[in-house]
Amino acid sequence: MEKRSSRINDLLIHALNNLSQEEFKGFKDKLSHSDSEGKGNIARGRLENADAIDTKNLLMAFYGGDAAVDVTIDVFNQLSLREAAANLREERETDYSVKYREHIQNKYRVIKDLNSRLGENVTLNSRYTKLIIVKKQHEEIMTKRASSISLGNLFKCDEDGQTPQIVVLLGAAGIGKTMTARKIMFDWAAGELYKERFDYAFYINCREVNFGSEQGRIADLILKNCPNKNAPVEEILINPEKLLFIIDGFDELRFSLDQPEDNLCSDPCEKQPMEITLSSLVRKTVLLESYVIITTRPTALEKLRQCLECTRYAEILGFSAAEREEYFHKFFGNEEKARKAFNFVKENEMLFTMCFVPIACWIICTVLKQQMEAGEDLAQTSKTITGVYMLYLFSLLKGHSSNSKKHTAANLKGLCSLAADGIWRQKILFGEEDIKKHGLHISDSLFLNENMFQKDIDCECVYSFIHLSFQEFFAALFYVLEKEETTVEDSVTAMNNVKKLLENYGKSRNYLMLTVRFLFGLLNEERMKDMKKKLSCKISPKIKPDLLQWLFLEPDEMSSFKRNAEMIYQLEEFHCLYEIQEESFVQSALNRFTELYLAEYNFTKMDLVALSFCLKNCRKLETNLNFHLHALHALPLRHQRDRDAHFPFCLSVSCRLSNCHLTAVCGGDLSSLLSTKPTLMELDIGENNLGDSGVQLLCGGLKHPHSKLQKLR
Ligand SMILES: Nc1ncnc2c1ncn2[C@@H]1O[C@H](COP(=O)(O)OP(=O)(O)OP(=O)(O)O)[C@@H](O)[C@H]1O
Repeated sequence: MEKRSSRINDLLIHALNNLSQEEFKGFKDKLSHSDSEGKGNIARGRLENADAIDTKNLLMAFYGGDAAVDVTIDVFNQLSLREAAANLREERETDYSVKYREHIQNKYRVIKDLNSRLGENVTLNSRYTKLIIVKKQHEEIMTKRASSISLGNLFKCDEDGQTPQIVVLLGAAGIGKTMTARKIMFDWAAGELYKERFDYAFYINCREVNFGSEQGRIADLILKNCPNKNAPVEEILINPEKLLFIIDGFDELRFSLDQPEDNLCSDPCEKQPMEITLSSLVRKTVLLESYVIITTRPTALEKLRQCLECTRYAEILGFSAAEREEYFHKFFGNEEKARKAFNFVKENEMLFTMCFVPIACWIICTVLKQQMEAGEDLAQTSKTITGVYMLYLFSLLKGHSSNSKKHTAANLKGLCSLAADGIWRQKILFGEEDIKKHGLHISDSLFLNENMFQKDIDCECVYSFIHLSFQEFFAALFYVLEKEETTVEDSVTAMNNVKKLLENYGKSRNYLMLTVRFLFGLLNEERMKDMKKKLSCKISPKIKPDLLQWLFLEPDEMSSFKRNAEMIYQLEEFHCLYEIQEESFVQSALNRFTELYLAEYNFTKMDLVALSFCLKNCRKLETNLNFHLHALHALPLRHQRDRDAHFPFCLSVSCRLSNCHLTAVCGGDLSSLLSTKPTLMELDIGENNLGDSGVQLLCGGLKHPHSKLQKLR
């Protein structure tokens, strides 16, 4: 504040000193007569002998900071001192951007840990860890091998000199899209990112848009970011090419941006239904020269692509191994504890892999920290994402042991029914009414965050799950928890049917993805036992046949998605099967596969782990001739860990590994593959750089008595 008031002092002095003697005299005279702010005027006698400094002091004392500048501009205009008025306005405007930056820095400086209590905050920079982000060309989003890109280069022009105006930032659930959006806001405000490029950056949260007023202007979206409603919006809008809008969580939007062309608006100050306002911004009928970043989960990408033109896509892939370690150090803030936790996780391949997703990393660190504090053994681990969420659930509930198991179970059921109700209706924010309807008490719901929203002039208190993925977890739990005769959820029967849930997932493949994945995970025998033992909640496996039946539906029967989308879908199915970790179930589900086409695609490590697990259980593939895997193209086969994950694919008779970046060290792996996979008849390793030593190693395998290879290319 002090900084600001001293800045205003300087501005006024500068403006008054620039007047000629005559002009200054006229200014004081006019000032003593004008009633600019409806506050009356400064007494003539006080102004008569005042010099520039005295006059400035009188202005500041009488009108106060910002208003003093307004009055001065007004008086300049009345005296036709247009240049002086324009200069002062311009200087003040620059000043506003300074004020705005300060405000944004304060707003984004701290983050709340998902389970933090009141006042427990960490600073963004002390926790933020670099994420791997890769650039993708518009037409080949899923197919081309991508190169990494920094946040600073998101708008850098491409090889043919084109600068993208819209950048879509894709990423799976919990991979760090919101965190990245906040980091961009903070770094921009701190002058460390896009300093010359953007004068203003605005953050638009789709979750809040869903909840907010139904009608609004672009100007309102801007004002929502500003410290108060007096922001000079018109001036801000003068240079649209200097504006950046970050639209966070497109996948959460309840409406479509695919509005008819004719309905779109061109005036940022025109009030329209929110879907029109946002569509107009994204489709560039308004503020044509402005820049936009849109974050979304990949599941909503098709929907987004339908309404975007000429855009750059970048995907957040999570933490590299080194960054995972860095995260642990940042999280624990204690060298020894961080090292202990990290070493433990590194020993467990699955946990370590899972930590590439920041939210999983956060959950694992949180659970380990609690275990360490309680002096417990760190051996309690899990290798599926559902398992990790359950660990977190248990660890949070353990801290609340004062509540009886019965109370906890009842609370959990309420939470699950609230979550499912929300998922069903694509609702993320809940009012107190909703909470009560599901038999919950706000005071003892550990998994809900309280959000304050300004709705018109009233403040409204609403609740959301600590992260969307937790809502998805609890929604899945809703479908598998054994129900008693008279529980609250019986009143919300419309959503009770798991077949309907799966049917809807088939249709949209969108917002239900993680819920369905958790559904499979919860049906794992171990998980069911844990739920019973730790929370006295019984999970019923009776929906298993429904899940199996659903898996047998071909994607084509469900909707007409393009090839890439089909593959994502199939991959998703493998993730579901990985979660359940039950061999007999997985084998029955995969019985239908005799051939698998996995086009060039950037698989994540988790994709590979899931694929590998499923292919091991794919009986028919082993005896059939048609398995060609084109997918390894995109995989860097550089680390032992990666190679272990890849080679179980080669169960089939024919395996194609051409152009897979295989190097000399891979020769050894290929050799052991040949000696351990007697089914392998054909191997294509063309367009790789195995070198002499790699080929020598390979020859060792070819000579092995178990090798039945007949064709090598
Ligand atoms: N770069 C990062 N550094 C440190 N922690 C991170 C980072 N990114 C994400 N996290 C952690 O992971 C959590 C989830 O991240 P975030 O909310 O950004 O995910 P998201 O991609 O927006 O997920 P969703 O699609 O489900 O909304 C954060 O609350 C934070 O704890």
